[in-house]
Amino acid sequence: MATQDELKKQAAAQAVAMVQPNTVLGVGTGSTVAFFIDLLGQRNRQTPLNLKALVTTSSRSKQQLEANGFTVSELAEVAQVDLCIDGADRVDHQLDGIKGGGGALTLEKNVAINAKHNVWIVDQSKVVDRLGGFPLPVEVLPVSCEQNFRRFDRQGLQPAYRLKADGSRYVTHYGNYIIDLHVDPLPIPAGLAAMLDSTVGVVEHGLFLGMTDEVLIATESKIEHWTRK
Ligand SMILES: O=C[C@H](O)[C@H](O)[C@H](O)COP(=O)(O)O
Repeated sequence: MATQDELKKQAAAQAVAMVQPNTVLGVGTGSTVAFFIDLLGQRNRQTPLNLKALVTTSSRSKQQLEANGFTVSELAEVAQVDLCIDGADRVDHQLDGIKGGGGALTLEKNVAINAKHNVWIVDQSKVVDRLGGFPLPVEVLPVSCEQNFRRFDRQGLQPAYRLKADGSRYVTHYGNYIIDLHVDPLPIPAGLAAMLDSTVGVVEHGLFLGMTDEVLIATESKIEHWTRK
């Protein structure tokens, strides 16, 4: 039986084959994407990819891309991203998902929204019938975090601050906190997303609805290839 890491690597390898020369590539964050970056580096060393530009969604991915010999641009420096490859924490059959387990949701959503084509790479454990089974991350400004925490609590969304190993609050790339909502399954994701989108002090949340075009799912027997209808 393949391990979860072997499945992640298989999905990543398939995505590497989708990268075309002379394009702008977006690269996400996470353990699945980490396999993608190393495999992309290998391919580039064998036959240079000649990418027009490459942008990414976290300092972790940036470091790994640079260690693989790539030059990383800022999103602001590119007009549009042709293809963005990212992981996901959960994905349902409508190709909606939860992201941000690694805390990179805000930049991930920014890159995804500016990409012509978004592809998620996941192993089979991420697929769900109803979105849930994973805490939903909400990035909040420190100035309004307590009020929002209490509001989420009143709404029954079971909030918890994301903490670091030392017990202090996790701080995002942008200096904000993450409140993880532990409600499962999520009550009407579109309604929840609309509520979060209109909440003052919420910077971004991990509900990615209608944003990805394809999902490559590594299962024991094959790579399933789901596309948005
Ligand atoms: O913030 C992190 C990202 O949304 C990741 O793409 C997501 O958490 C999946 O990560 P992994 O591939 O490690 O499961």
